[in-house]
Amino acid sequence: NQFISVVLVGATGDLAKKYLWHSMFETYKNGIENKGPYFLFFGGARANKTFGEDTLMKIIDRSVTCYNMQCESHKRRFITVVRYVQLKVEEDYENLAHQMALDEEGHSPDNPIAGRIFYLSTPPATYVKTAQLLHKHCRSHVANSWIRLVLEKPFGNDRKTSEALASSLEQWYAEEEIYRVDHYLQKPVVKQILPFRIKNQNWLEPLLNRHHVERVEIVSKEYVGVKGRTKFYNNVGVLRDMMQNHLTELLTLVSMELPTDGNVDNIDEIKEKKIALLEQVQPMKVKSLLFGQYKDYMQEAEKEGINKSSSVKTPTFAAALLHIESARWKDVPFVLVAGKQMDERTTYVRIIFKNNVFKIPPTTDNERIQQIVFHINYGVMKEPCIIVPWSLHKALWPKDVVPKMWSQPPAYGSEMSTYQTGVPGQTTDAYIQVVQDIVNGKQANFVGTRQLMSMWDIWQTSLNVLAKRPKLYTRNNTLDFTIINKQLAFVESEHLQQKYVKPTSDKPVFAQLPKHFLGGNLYVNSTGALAMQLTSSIIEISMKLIKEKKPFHIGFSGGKTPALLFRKLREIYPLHLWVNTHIWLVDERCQPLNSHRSNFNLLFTELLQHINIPYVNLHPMPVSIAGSLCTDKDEGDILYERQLSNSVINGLDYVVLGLGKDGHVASLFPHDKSLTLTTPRKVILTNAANRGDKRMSLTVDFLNMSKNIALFVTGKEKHNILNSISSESDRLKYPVQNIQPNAGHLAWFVDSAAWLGV
Ligand SMILES: O=C1O[C@H](COP(=O)(O)O)[C@@H](O)[C@H](O)[C@H]1O
Repeated sequence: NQFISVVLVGATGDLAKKYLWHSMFETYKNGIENKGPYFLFFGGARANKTFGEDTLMKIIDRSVTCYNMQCESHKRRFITVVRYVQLKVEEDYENLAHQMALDEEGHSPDNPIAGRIFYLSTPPATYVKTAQLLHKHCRSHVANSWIRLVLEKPFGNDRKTSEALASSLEQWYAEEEIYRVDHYLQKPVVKQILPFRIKNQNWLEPLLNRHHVERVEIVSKEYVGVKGRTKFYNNVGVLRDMMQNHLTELLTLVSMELPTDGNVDNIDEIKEKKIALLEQVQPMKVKSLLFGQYKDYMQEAEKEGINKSSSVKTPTFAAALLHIESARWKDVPFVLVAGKQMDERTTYVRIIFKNNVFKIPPTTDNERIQQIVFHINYGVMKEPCIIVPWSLHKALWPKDVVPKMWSQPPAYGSEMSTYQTGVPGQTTDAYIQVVQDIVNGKQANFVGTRQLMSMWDIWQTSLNVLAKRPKLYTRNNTLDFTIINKQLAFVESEHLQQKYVKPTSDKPVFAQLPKHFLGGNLYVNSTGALAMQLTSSIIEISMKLIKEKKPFHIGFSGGKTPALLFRKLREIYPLHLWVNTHIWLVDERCQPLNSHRSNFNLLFTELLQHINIPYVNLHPMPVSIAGSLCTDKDEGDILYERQLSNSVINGLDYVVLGLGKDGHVASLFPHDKSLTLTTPRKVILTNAANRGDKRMSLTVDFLNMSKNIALFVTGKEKHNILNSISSESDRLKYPVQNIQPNAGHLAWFVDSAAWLGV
């Protein structure tokens, strides 16, 4: 039955509000539920007792959220073990010591205090003084009780100040008493990197080296900016905020040597091996770094009282290329990326293997990327997980990781069915884990002094050498970069045309694709993976509707592109869905339906004849009536319009469109009068310019009523038109630019050949 006192200095600050009180409560609750350890909490801040106490109680009330009665009752008890203490001058620390002794005695007379935790969540400039006063007055006099001094980063601003802070602390605290927090080390997937490597070492260790690894990507992109925190951020920038600590830790975990006995609890050896690895990382070269600043940063900083001259060079994005000078890793690029206000939120470590890594017998799918991904946060996966392609090797999961199957669109370049994935059992958030590890004395999950110094050694030279203004960026304008001669360079681009420079050597391009294109989401992938992605998207929407007992109405356009999609659909679309699916045509050639030029014919050959769909669910366009093809007197367009009006009141649920090389969409051609219709129509007859044939087509107005529109664009020959429509706006010249759903979703599915033009 251990009994512990926690002093939280900075108890009313941001971190305390956001994470610490909630984590303290969870730790307290754990203690109650497991019959120990028990806690007393002393929340310290500069305000006087009356004001401070009131503020603290309000903060705790807001930070600790409960969803059941039992938790509410724990919360009421928790408040009784929290005291507010003013901590402003030395005398306050003497009072604190006195109060702690009294309370500890009163709370647990038969059970002396096991230890005291001093958690500093204050501006780093106050660390030395606070640590000194806590040492001087607040160490417990109970025999064998311990002290843990907890610090939040930044631990200094560079090697020198960090060393100075460490030497000050050393005067009063032993190394094993200091807990420097890096909350990334407590993230569920991060905690499993070493256990995973150990568990799979027989097959994995022989692959983790320069002969087999093409590159390692360590990426943390955040959607948020730093508004409200620019004062802090302006001093640190992205290098100190993310790279020197979190991302360097991740690099260490994937590349260090394993403990010789394969024991993940062999803390001392792990510490030494981490330091040994860090000492082999080459100091950062300025030319191996790229910086960006999001466009509104300076304005935000100015509003928060920072003058322009000091914010002009603060990087909010950086990409860094690191090398490890060891026999194992020599010349393998480790690419680290971190940024604020990016196009998505995601954190991962991705080890990409060279083409020489195969399962035996080798896979026949040459598009498959051989990789291992430690997916840490958010992004393309719904949960943090470890990803290993089946084609690489069978993965063994450490004891706290469970295998999981996913039904979701492809991720990291492949369909989910090609991967094995393992999800960590730990679901507690990082800060709860931080507090629990402090309580349990798991110091290995914190940053030791020697390790810290080696981390500064890597970044030191690059910290203050921002000669140029960082490249300005917005969420939508990408920061693609490439490696040239062991250096990083932005791939400069104004338009799509220049966006992807084909690498001159075989060096990889690290492209951060834009997420949006012409008002819709953008997905770029290899043709096969893209068709799969589109199929998954169709299945998802149809399942949703069918679960709600509604029919699913989908429209397909013609041309050759959809054939691939039809094949995927017939292979993958679950049988039961077809019964409730209605298939419409977006456009049709005025040809007999059995002509090889008929869109319906292609649909029939590639899809309909292979599936079990009721005849009444098929809606070909009436282009051939009693042998005549789209004559005015046939009124086929009016007939189809009537059919649509009877069945599809608020627009189609899903429409798959193609893009013509001239910018046409459906059978709406450049400068066609149908683009400027004044009367509302759903279906019209058009002329295919320069082709001399007549068509029937849904109108822009009706297409835009659809709830989901996918533009499926494949092939190198579509590259130029993608360029043109992204750089010039002319709705008559480029009919596709009229496709902007009124209230639905638009998505562009573009294959790499069309996107890159190669
Ligand atoms: O330490 C920091 O990390 C967060 C990102 O952490 P995450 O757990 O949300 O990935 C970052 O926003 C912050 O600027 C930095 O100081």
